[in-house]
Amino acid sequence: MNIDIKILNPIIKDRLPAYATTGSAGLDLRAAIDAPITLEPGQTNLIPTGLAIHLDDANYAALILPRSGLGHKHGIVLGNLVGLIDSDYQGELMISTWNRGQTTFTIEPFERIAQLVIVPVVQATFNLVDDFGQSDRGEGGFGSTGVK
Ligand SMILES: O=c1ccn([C@H]2C[C@H](O)[C@@H](COP(=O)(O)OP(=O)(O)OP(=O)(O)O)O2)c(=O)[nH]1
Ligand SMILES: [Mg+2]
Repeated sequence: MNIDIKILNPIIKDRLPAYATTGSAGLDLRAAIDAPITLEPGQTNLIPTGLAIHLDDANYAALILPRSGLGHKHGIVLGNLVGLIDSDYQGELMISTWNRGQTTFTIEPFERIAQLVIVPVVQATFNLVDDFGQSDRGEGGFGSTGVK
């Protein structure tokens, strides 16, 4: 899939998102900042990527996800847990960076702080009914099938 991308901040022009390996699902997103940003424990900061994409097809979306190394080792995850990029969004890709850990973390300029995954989307319509056809599960949920 070929996606239109715009460079909004020239400092990022030589570091466009790229797949780290041939099998990667995520494109690493870098912090388009010109000085380090310190995140105290519990603090959230909206970090710009300097980039905009236009998916331009309602059958696709992009998800911003944490990087496992940063999230697991340093507690650096996303303030919105997952970022959803609509196919008609043309603004800057922003990363809500949350230090959920116990120690101060410094984001360096151009650091890869999150990853972007392009996913297929189904836009649903609704068929209003009074009753559903019976299913195996019915209304059971939230542990109804047990743990063992
Ligand atoms: O981590 C994120 C999440 C969202 N967005 C952008 C792209 C997305 O298409 C737009 C709106 O996001 P969302 O629909 O999740 O936010 P909202 O709070 O519902 O805002 P809106 O009323 O603009 O839809 O913001 C980002 O840049 N980064
Ligand atoms: Mg929305």
